[in-house]
Amino acid sequence: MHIPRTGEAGRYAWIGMFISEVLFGLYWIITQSVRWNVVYRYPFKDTLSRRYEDKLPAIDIFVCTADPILEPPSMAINTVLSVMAYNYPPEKLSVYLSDDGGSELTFYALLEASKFSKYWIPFCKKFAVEPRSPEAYFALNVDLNDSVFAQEWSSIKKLYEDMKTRIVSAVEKGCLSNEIKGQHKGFSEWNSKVTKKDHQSIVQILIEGWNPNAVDIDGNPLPTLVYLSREKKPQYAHNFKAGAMNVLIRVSSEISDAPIILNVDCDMYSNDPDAIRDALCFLMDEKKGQQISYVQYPQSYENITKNDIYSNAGPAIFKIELAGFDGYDAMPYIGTGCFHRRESLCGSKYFENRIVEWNDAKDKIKGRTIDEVEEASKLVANCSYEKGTQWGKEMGLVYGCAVEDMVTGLTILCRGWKSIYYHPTKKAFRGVAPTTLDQALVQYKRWSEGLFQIFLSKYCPLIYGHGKIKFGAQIGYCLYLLWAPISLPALYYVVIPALCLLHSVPLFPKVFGLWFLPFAYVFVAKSAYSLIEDLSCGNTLKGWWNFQRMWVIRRTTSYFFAFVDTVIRQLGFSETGFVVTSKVVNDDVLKRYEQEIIEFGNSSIMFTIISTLAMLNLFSLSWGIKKLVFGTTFGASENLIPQIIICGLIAMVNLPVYEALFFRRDKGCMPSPVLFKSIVIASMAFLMPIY
Ligand SMILES: O=c1ccn([C@@H]2O[C@H](COP(=O)(O)OP(=O)(O)O[C@H]3O[C@H](CO)[C@@H](O)[C@H](O)[C@H]3O)[C@@H](O)[C@H]2O)c(=O)[nH]1
Ligand SMILES: [Mn+2]
Repeated sequence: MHIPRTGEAGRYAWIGMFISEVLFGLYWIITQSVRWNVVYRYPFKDTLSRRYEDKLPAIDIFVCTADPILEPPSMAINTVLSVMAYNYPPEKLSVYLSDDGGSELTFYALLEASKFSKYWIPFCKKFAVEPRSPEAYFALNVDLNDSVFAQEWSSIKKLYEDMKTRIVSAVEKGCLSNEIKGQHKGFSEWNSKVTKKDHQSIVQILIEGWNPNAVDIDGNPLPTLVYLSREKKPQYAHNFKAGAMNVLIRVSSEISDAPIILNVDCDMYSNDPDAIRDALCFLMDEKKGQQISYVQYPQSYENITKNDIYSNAGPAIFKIELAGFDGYDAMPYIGTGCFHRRESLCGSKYFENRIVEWNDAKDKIKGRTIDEVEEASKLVANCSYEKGTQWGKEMGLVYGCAVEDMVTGLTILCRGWKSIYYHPTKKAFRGVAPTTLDQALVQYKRWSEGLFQIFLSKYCPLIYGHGKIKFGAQIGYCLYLLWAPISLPALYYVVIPALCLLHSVPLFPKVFGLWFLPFAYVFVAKSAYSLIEDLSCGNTLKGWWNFQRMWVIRRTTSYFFAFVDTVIRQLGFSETGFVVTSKVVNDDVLKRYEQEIIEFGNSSIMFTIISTLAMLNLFSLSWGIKKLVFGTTFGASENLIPQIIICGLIAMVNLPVYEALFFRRDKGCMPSPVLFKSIVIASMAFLMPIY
């Protein structure tokens, strides 16, 4: 009713606001779908042991790593050691480390870990040590009153620290001494021609769990341990993590071929030694287990600060939204901490009255020498193996998308399987969250880009999932798949009200009028709801406030760039990439992270956008207040008040940005070129005409 007529200032700005409001409204409906039927589960491990202790299935555990610099081998082996030490019959466990970095340093670290595991596993089991990542465990304060324990503790700690020193110094040097290379035949694979992007398949079985001689210091069997680096050739696309996982599936089927697969990222150590048993409670349930394809645990991070400055933890996502997917039997696969049924991961459809066989791991190995097994494994790890097969399409993880996990989970569900989300109070896995703003934004860009790509592809849940998964789940998926496009109304809301304020063009009804009520109601109710939800999920008030900031920043940078890049890719101009998130930081940066000071520090274009938007809103706010205070008649500027409030809120949320621009002098502050650019661009707003 109030849209300015043709020719009047602000007509198009007003129409744009209206469209943004409608889009936000529709998106809000989507957010409700995953709050409709939230489900929490509770397994009974004792029943599992009572019924199945001697029939427990074999488990293959896949750990992925991609780069010895961004993902230090010392971290990867901590994950490996933690999963080797599960409270589970070791002869039924096989651990595979996939190294997409093709690095002898990683191989060396794993070799060291294989030796250390002979001490570590018995120590963990004897004293029920937790967590079972040595690094995490030795960082704890433990009670050393018991002298037997204290003695073992300090000798193991020394073993661990010596090993770590050897690995870290090898990585620092970047190469290995001849003495080290003499320790294992496997090193001969790394000749001068091997590079990260071009090398043959490397498969080395470091512990043959089926060999009676493979025992720990107490004489108990050890889990099988395999190093794998699939073949890389420049002319073959390697499909990032999805490619690595598919090779892992095939190689493991040559060796242990366990019916259940656990997949973790190299930074996600196991924090609960009973997690396998919990997951099996769901998969082996007599009534409902048959149809369950995978059991997904939440992602938790160990390096989250109190108020979670970059909002990495996402308490509402993990506590509520994903549990809402479980309510539709359609929990997405989120890449790590997930127990899969090999059968469903490999592409088979669910049908009723299937006969589930938990085949025995050792059958496969019988009668073959270790060399034969390694050679057979190398063949299935070659680039050319997948040519003309269904791998990456109907079989294994789906290719061509940076969020291979989401799209793969969806295809599994659409083949008739169900999935489970299990969110225990004791965290089952703990990983590393990005510690700089740049890293955090790059990660969200990869995610939102991949997710939007799914929406535009043939896998769009609204079409592909039709009749195969529940309607609520179809809608629920869109909550994430539409991250990228929802950036547009958000960007609009951050820019246009400020611009119009500068030019005294009102966009909202008068504050004291009736029409203002719905706006005020939505704003207050929405904020209060999200605050209460966040607090009830364990976030702090400041953590929620930080989330509001990240909400604005993500949408105006990561999601927006993801949107632009996806459109460009759809037009065929570029290809999917996967930027690995760094898991290392220098001490200076780490210190600021721990003090919850936002890390800028470089001149990335994302930072220019963040600062420009912050400046623009600051300009508009000051101008608006001036007009309100010194304006001739109060009535004329009264209808600008809502815009002043919006600019005020955006400015408040951006306080740390102003601080980084004007006051900070540390290395993480906003570089002066960014300050300069943002002031210039924001000033141009004064000159922009409003239509
Ligand atoms: O070419 C590659 C690239 C990555 N990875 C591995 O993939 C994992 C995830 O990579 P990371 O850089 O840590 O990305 P995140 O954003 O932290 O990962 C989340 O998002 C990804 C999808 O974007 C999922 O695959 C992950 O499981 C999920 O934890 C790591 O173990 C990497 O080693 C590979 O094995 N090969
Ligand atoms: Mn990660």
